[in-house]
Amino acid sequence: MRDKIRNARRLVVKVGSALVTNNGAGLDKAAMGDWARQIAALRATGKQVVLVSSGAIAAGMQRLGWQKRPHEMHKLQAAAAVGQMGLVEAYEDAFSRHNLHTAQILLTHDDLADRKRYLNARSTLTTLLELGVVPIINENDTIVTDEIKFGDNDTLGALVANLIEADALVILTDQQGLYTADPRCDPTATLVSEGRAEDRSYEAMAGGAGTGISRGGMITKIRAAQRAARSGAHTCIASGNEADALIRLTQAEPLGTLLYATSSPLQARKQWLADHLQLAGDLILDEGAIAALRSGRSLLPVGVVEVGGEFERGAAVACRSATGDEVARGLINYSSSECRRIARKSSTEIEKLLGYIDEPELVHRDNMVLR
Ligand SMILES: Nc1ncnc2c1ncn2[C@@H]1O[C@H](COP(=O)(O)OP(=O)(O)O)[C@@H](O)[C@H]1O
Ligand SMILES: N[C@@H](CCC(=O)OP(=O)(O)O)C(=O)O
Repeated sequence: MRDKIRNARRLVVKVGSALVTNNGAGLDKAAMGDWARQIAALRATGKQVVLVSSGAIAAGMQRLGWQKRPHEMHKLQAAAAVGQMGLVEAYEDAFSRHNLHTAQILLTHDDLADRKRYLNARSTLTTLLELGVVPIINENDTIVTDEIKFGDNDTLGALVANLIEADALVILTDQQGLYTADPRCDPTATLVSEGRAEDRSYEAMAGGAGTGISRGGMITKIRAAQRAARSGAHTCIASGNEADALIRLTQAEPLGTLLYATSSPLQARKQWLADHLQLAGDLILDEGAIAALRSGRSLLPVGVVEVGGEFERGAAVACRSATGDEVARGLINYSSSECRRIARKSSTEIEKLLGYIDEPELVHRDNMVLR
């Protein structure tokens, strides 16, 4: 089972507030430097890693000399703004020692709920990964309000795993993994080694946050594993204090708790596409394009003869034959007006016609299901 983590090519690593700030005592730069070293080692073996790091509010509180986490939203937001500076500065310094560039990405729930912004966030993140950069993500605490915030970074980590179709989500925390009960309250609790992410019985074992600094606790980690599994990502919950935890996990060592997904990322995605799409438009294809799709290729603009409906980038569209039969459906990379301008044209002309190019395909095969 642990091969699942060894074989993961793209990983999201989440580190929680308690770890990053040494239980609120200020940024633990030694620990941050150690994760950076391990992530650099992973990169050197060809793995792509996105880091989701908490700690802005805790670091800001420390910089401002506050002992207790305030309740007022504006104070929390102010602390996050102060602390995020220190957080990314420390990571930049740590990764630069391994000749790695970092990029700060602050996300809100809105960014991932809106299809267009979701796709844009996805292409930026995958571009950064291809450039060898380590993206460092946190919630945009400074601008979110109560109703729209993720609230804990476990959920954010899972959403990022869904967003970039990661193979694994590694949640580093201050416990060895999931125990049969909160080990702070029940000393007889034992570590769960592995199980199906979808197994609902784990929810009953998990309690709330361990410290005043953290938000989520174990329950948000279990729900994050369920959510990550929906896009086929396996989740590992392990201790960030364990020496070389990241390296050892990717060598298939049975550290912490593995909550594995039961379908592959592509199967999961295609299932979602098949079940959940509300079609926003139609593309009429020529015979050549229909044959290309049926042999498993992406749809290029050259094979589209007509565009029906009004839609935005990221919308779901049906690909049809001239007689109206649905051949496939998928998520489109250009809006309807852009599609009309590039239909029947070669992909090499997209940039000239639109003034920019997002992708050479209209619908990528990974975002398409045949009917
Ligand atoms: N069944 C459980 N197994 C392990 N830890 C649990 C469990 N239930 C609750 N917890 C608590 O969850 C805490 C980890 O979550 P949290 O405090 O939110 O940390 P983080 O900042 O890493 O997200 C642990 O310190 C522990 O007290
Ligand atoms: N975005 C917040 C993190 C929220 C939080 O505490 O999350 P977690 O450590 O996962 O319980 C921050 O940077 O302070």
